[in-house]
Amino acid sequence: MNSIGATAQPDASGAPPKQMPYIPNLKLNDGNEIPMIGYGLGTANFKRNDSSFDQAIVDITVKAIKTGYFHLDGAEVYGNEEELGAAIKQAGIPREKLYVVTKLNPTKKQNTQEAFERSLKKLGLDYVDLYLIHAPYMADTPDELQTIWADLEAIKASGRARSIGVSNFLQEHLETILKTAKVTPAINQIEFHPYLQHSDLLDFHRRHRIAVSCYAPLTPITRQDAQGPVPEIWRRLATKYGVSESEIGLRWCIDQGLIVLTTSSKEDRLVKYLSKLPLFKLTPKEVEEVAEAGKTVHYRAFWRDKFDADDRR
Ligand SMILES: NC(=O)C1=CN([C@@H]2O[C@H](COP(=O)(O)OP(=O)(O)OC[C@H]3O[C@@H](n4cnc5c(N)ncnc54)[C@H](OP(=O)(O)O)[C@@H]3O)[C@@H](O)[C@H]2O)C=CC1
Ligand SMILES: O=CCc1c[nH]c2ccccc12
Repeated sequence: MNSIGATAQPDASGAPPKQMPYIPNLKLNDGNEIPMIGYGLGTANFKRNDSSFDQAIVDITVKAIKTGYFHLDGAEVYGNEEELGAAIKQAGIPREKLYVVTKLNPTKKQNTQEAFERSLKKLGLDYVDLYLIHAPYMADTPDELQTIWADLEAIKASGRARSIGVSNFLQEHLETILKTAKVTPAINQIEFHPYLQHSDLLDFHRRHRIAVSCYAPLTPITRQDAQGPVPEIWRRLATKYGVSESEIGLRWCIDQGLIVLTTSSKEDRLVKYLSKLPLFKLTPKEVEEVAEAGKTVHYRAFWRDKFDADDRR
């Protein structure tokens, strides 16, 4: 698979123009590669209790793919796998150039193999690049979580998911599945931004060579109630590098070796991310400055009902 496209649209084969700068893919612990920036279908474009096909989701996703977002982050619970599948077909980029992610629905008990088959069918694909357990809370006991992980291992062994991983796992959940795992998760997809840095969890990931995919990376500027010192630093760095604050926020994840997921309703923003992000890099001192300032505030945007207000894990 090619690295993510940069300052121009990909050519007809889906390959980014060779002379353009790009963000290299990240190599996972199973040898597969993942584009370090992904386009999420879970926030702006998920469907609430509405089963009718939504062409608007297809249209914006086709635009994102044609802009060069080849890493597409979906999930069964977002209710838009059919739209994602239609967008993949319509965009006309060869399947092997894309990196398609979906996740096991955390809100209902179901047979994992059957749920996975349904996802593949809705997506119109014969394999996904990454299949995730959406959240550990779907299991009532450690045994149950280990069983679900074994189901994912069987799916990987069948070749229908090239990589398998988890999402929203804390260290205790990872330790639970690692006790019986034959395959270490390739990725843990977690909320990650300056106001939620998860104390020791990143170290644990490094020790086990589990890559981190960051969702809600722009929280300091997208959430009214996430007040703190970070936007001012992002603004200063944005001026220094001639980019937007959002681009500083995304780069802050990438410059720590982390994959980053974002979305936008604005085509212009999506285009700029791909053209600007490969052109600059934060210094280690700047990464540290944002991290230190971020640690003075604690804010969680998702899955709040699972945590006490001051729980920073
Ligand atoms: N595994 C899980 O449990 C979860 C996974 N995810 C995944 O991660 C993806 C990304 O998460 P998301 O929270 O959307 O990511 P971001 O933190 O990147 O937020 C994206 C939003 O930021 C807005 N934005 C960008 N720049 C600015 C700015 N300067 N000022 C104000 N708003 C701005 C965009 O709005 P605009 O449209 O105006 O550009 C867009 O709606 C999801 O789509 C989903 O796929 C998300 C949550 C949970
Ligand atoms: O994955 C993101 C958070 C989330 C959890 N459940 C739902 C349902 C619909 C959209 C997003 C989410």
